[in-house]
Amino acid sequence: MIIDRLYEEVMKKGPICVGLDTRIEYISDDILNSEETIEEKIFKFNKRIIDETFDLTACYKLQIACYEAFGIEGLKAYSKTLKYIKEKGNIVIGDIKRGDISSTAKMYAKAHFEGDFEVDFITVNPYMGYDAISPYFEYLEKGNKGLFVLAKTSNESSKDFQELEVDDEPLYMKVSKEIEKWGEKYVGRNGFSLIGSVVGCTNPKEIVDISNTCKNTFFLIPGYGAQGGRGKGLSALFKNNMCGVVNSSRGIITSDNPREAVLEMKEDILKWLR
Ligand SMILES: O=c1ccn([C@@H]2O[C@H](COP(=O)(O)O)[C@@H](O)[C@H]2O)c(=O)[nH]1
Repeated sequence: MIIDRLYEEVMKKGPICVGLDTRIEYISDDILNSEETIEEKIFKFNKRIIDETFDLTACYKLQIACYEAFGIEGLKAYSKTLKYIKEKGNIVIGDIKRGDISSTAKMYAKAHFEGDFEVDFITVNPYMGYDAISPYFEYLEKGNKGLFVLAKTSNESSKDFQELEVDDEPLYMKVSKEIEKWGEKYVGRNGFSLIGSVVGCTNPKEIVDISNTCKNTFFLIPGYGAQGGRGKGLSALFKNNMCGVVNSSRGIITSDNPREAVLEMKEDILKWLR
């Protein structure tokens, strides 16, 4: 199952996900001032980062908004980058955060689990409930696709709704338990399900609470670096099992030396576990 591959990549290389949230202002002058198309410029920027980091990272995550912002050319660069990551043998997450009625969800599933934008995992938003998430499940049956469902996000305002008490527990815990239940059918050989959850690195206490309750859930953990999350906050989570992968986008791709930035991030996370 793809979740086993992801877990095994984490065990082998460390729990690092490089976020390719490419923006025009990050692209160096030598690429930017060339005669090439925007598609080529974005792709070249991404390729440089992938070439420098593919042996150190468990997976890549592409934030689709960064590519949609460039229109058709941006989406071509998105597609080309996905293919290149696959050629290098790495796992890729499409951070698309979709959530809509079932007939539309079926189309989102087709768009991102097949064809030009095919990825290994996508992120989805559970706000519309079970029938907005279940259309993705047919793609999980073969074991080679997975979902990360938003549970407790990294942003400051995540408390506005996600921390509301519902039936004597915070909403994020209720949602996390549902995610665990949805995933029961899809647990792989390492004990983790193809349906994981997104919990921000900026919520170190909450992520431990969720993980203590949801033993089969694997976590996508954004919020490291630019948003203030650090390795120390993850020590309690990772001390028993490497049950997640930590994303940093700006912290790595805006660095003069992305490879060094990945190595520093890995050291900052792993040093608390020794
Ligand atoms: O709770 C969430 C869910 C998703 N994200 C996404 O992760 C990256 C973070 O980028 P940084 O530059 O490392 O801050 C970005 O794509 C977000 O859309 C998140 O930050 N928090």
